[in-house]
Amino acid sequence: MGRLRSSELEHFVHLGKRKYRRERRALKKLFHANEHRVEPNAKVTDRSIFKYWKNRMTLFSQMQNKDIYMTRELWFSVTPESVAKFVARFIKSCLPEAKVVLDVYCGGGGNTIQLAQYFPKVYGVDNSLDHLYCTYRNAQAYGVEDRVWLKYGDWRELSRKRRFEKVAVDCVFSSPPWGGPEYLRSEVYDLEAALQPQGLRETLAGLLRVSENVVLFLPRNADLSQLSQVTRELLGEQALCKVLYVKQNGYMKGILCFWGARFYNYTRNAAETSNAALEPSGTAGSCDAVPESNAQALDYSVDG
Ligand SMILES: C[S@@+](CC[C@H](N)C(=O)[O-])C[C@H]1O[C@@H](n2cnc3c(N)ncnc32)[C@H](O)[C@@H]1O
Repeated sequence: MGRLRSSELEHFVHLGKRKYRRERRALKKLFHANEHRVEPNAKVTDRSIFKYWKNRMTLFSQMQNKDIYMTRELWFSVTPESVAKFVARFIKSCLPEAKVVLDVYCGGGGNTIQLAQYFPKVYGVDNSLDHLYCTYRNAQAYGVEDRVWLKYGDWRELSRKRRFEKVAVDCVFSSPPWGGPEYLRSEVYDLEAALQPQGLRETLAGLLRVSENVVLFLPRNADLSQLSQVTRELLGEQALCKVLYVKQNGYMKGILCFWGARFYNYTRNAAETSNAALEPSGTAGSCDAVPESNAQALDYSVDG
């Protein structure tokens, strides 16, 4: 049980306003009932999430020591901590002076929390109040809640209304819904037809309006030719997209796609040096460049 304090409500951008009365009431209820708290040692009864629950420590390493909050959907969709840490550190290596990062579709805060370890201000956006609440609670577990600002709403609407375009965002990260565990059913993942809630072109165009530095976390079987084509269409014939294949314990978790000159100009040595400087027990692993037209692919392993 716990009350939503006004200092906490402040971190839910605009929810203090009159027009969000209903949402504020719902949020207060979630805090009061301590909703969605995971009992780490109580075995889950829902068989469909058992495989994710078994690996719960890879999602949030604080699962045993601190209160972590999850919805059923989040068990399938939270970015594993080592991958989230890797991407946050990679962005930090390439954009060391960045101050403000936006996490579109922030879910349960897997990425938001790791970004907040390296950047002073991280905005998270999600259209699920329950997920925003989980992000905030999980950020508290990691002691970074003061750096996290959460905006409730449908990203398509916020993007159409150009809500974040006046904020000086240095980098946008986004892990959009892949459409459930079925994403691996087809050999090649169609980034226009399957990506939710918008296809790649619309997603990328919207994110590029907020910042020239964009990072997308996409399925490992994503169609690279679509990435190449959309990159050219939106940024010109010579534009590049850097793609990192990210493995965790030998298992390919997905691809990280980067747009922005600072990301292309990254060199392995520079990143490893700055990563090492950031945190000695590194997650960075082997890296082999396989340049392709408009999509430069690199292979990365993360431990954990
Ligand atoms: C793959 S999860 C993100 C996981 C997150 N990176 C993490 O590590 O916890 C995708 C999220 O997108 C949110 N979402 C789906 N459609 C949305 C929309 N139209 N606008 C905003 N958020 C949306 C879902 O509620 C879900 O939390």
